[in-house]
Amino acid sequence: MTAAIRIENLGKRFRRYHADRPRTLKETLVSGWRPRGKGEEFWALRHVDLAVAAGEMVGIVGQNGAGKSTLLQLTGGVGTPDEGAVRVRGRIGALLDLGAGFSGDLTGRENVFVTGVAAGLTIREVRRRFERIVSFAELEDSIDNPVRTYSSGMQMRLGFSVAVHTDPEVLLVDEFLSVGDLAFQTKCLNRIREIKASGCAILLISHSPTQINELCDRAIWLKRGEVVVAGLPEVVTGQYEVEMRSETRRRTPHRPTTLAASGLKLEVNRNRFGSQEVEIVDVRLTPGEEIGQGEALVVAIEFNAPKAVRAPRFNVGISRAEDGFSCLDLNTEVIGDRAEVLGRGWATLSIKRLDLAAGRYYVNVGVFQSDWEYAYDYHWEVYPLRVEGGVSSKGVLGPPFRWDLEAHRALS
Ligand SMILES: Nc1ncnc2c1ncn2[C@@H]1O[C@H](COP(=O)(O)OP(=O)(O)OP(=O)(O)O)[C@@H](O)[C@H]1O
Repeated sequence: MTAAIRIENLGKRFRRYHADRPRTLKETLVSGWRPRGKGEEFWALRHVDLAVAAGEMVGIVGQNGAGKSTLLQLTGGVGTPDEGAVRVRGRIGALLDLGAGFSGDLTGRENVFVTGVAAGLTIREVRRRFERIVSFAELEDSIDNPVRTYSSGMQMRLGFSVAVHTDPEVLLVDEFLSVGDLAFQTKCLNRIREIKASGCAILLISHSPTQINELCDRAIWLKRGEVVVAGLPEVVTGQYEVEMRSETRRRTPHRPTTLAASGLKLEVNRNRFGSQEVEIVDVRLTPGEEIGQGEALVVAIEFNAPKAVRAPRFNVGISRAEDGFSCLDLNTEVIGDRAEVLGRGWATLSIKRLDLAAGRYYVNVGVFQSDWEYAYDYHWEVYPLRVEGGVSSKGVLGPPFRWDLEAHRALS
């Protein structure tokens, strides 16, 4: 295999500073205030080996601080390794800090030229692609305004568009799903697929296992700077999720069994998991626990956050009661949920029509830290749902349907 990216025994060290502050009055009297020391060195990345071929996409998962961005930066030539080496063949497109390189006083048009040329295109090449770049970013109306008048979303869209129109042979992508709304994200996804199909080698950091499984050929899991699992995306993300669940379990405070407002029993570490920094206090299904096939369903989650929590992510899943099969999985990531919550509130999911096969299900609800690292509160198989009507089916779906049968000769 001729690798477009070859990473060998890569290591990067940083210095970590501690707040050397005594915690108690006694400690203060005994030790006095110590000055901030030189800090201790640690390996943010170590012993990383990875080769990515042209046309291949490799996903990177790992908790905050695991070294994912450091790996992408070193691959993009930002910073120097303390151990090992990175070799990259071809032009690099980086979707790291989108829009960060723009100059606020220049117009969008001027910035497109500056960043296009910086990415290795000639002026003529930028000119030829200009229309495509602007229309992809959906900024036709504001391209001649100074970039400082753009919202951060507009800057990110322009940054993404320039990067994906420079014919990169190697693309480094950090959590691009924070760009724009759902329609724009779908467009980004499709563009990334096209670039891959044209032979570009891609490294993708994502907190979404689904995205990694759908897009990538392989994945690696970074933990404290080292690769702990590498292989098929489903295997890597599966193991990562198991660990995330056990992290949630570890953080779940011991509490006596409580009753949800609807009267259902909630037992910690059996059907309820999470740190409870945001607590789900009630879940209401409308029209109710029983609905007809193809009817609308509204899931209203009442929550309480005693202290302010930034950008929690709400999730609603529907699983089949007999085998736990996941039939639906939706979360607020798609609405760019960046708000802070404090006190009581509601998160409401309205499903226009639920075309599930008739049968018994559970509605599973959760609220998670914004990077999915652990649950604040997750209620699993607590809220039953029965879908009535329709013909019985072994499948999951129960859409409206009609059969037409044509034959030359009907059986008599
Ligand atoms: N310039 C720096 N100086 C000191 N420490 C750093 C520097 N850059 C990163 N680190 C530290 O290196 C470790 C790895 O950071 P990195 O940003 O690569 O992690 P990450 O997996 O991308 O995390 P996240 O998901 O939060 O972006 C962290 O402990 C981080 O604090």
